[in-house]
Amino acid sequence: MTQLRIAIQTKGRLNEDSMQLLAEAGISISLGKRKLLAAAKNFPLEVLFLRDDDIPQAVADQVADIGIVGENEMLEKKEQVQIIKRLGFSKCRLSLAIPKSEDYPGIEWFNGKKIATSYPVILKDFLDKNNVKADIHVISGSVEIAPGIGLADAIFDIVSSGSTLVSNRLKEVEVALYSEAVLVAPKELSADKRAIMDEMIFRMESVERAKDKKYIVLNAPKEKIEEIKAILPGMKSPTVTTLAEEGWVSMSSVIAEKEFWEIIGKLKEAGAQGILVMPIEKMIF
Ligand SMILES: Nc1ncnc2c1ncn2[C@@H]1O[C@H](COP(=O)(O)OP(=O)(O)OP(=O)(O)O)[C@@H](O)[C@H]1O
Ligand SMILES: O=P(O)(O)OC[C@H]1O[C@H](OP(=O)(O)OP(=O)(O)O)[C@H](O)[C@@H]1O
Ligand SMILES: [Mg+2]
Repeated sequence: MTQLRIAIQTKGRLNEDSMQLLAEAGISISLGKRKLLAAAKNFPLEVLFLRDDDIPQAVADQVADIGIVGENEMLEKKEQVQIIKRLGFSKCRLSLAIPKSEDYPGIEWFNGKKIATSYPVILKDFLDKNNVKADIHVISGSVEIAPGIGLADAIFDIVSSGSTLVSNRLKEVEVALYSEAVLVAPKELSADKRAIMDEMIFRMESVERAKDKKYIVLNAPKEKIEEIKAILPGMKSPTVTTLAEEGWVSMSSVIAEKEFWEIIGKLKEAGAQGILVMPIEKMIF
């Protein structure tokens, strides 16, 4: 039987969220110690654990069929892979930063400067686009200390909260890229493997859709049905059932988390009582 092989980061920032995504899709993987390849028990999927830097090439070379990787790493490697789905975690940006004490007139500041980075390809594209000629110095880690030890004038690296920059007395002056974890696949994937991937994505999206939604149940006087219906947007229209108590109904619907407090206020005003709000695990249309 056909199996789909997905490449996931062995350890690091992407690993936990990637594994959680599979778990939420009901795919359980038995993890042996130092196992580099693990099969799912209840889904035609194999997980290949790799360093994030190696994932774009593994997918392009069909060592893995699909992969989960930071968009920044995907763009840096310039491999023949495409984004199938943006995953919404490991959000960060790739930015240029300079010593805090420097005045910054604009991007021309970087002309003739030495910039330390682990992302030379993305940096070169960005500098070319902005007509800046600088010296790119590639280092594989601890990029932020480069200016402090006299290795470079500036850096180009991942920024999230900005605290690493602050503790190295640097300031962010240009953002070249906003990145997040992405699901990647080669341009061509066989029909049976694509079907497995689509089923996995369908499950992930059912969970994702439910995340910012709540299920709401309430009691209301019969004559208020229309008024309350107008407040509850629902998936299609709210469900209305008759209660044993004469003149009362129970209504249920789905609401967005962000509209929650506003809606609750309006429902109370309209005469709703016994309001229950519950989390939703999955939503399938
Ligand atoms: N501080 C951060 N906040 C959010 N996302 C981040 C942050 N740092 C890195 N990322 C994202 O997570 C990805 C993996 O980061 P991580 O630090 O685990 O990589 P790594 O050290 O290169 O790991 P590996 O050993 O697999 O090569 C990055 O490519 C980036 O997309
Ligand atoms: O803006 P911040 O929230 O400080 O995050 C940015 C830092 O996070 C990453 O490093 P990480 O912490 O993963 O350590 P690493 O150098 O071992 O990858 C990245 O390389 C930056 O140094
Ligand atoms: Mg890496």
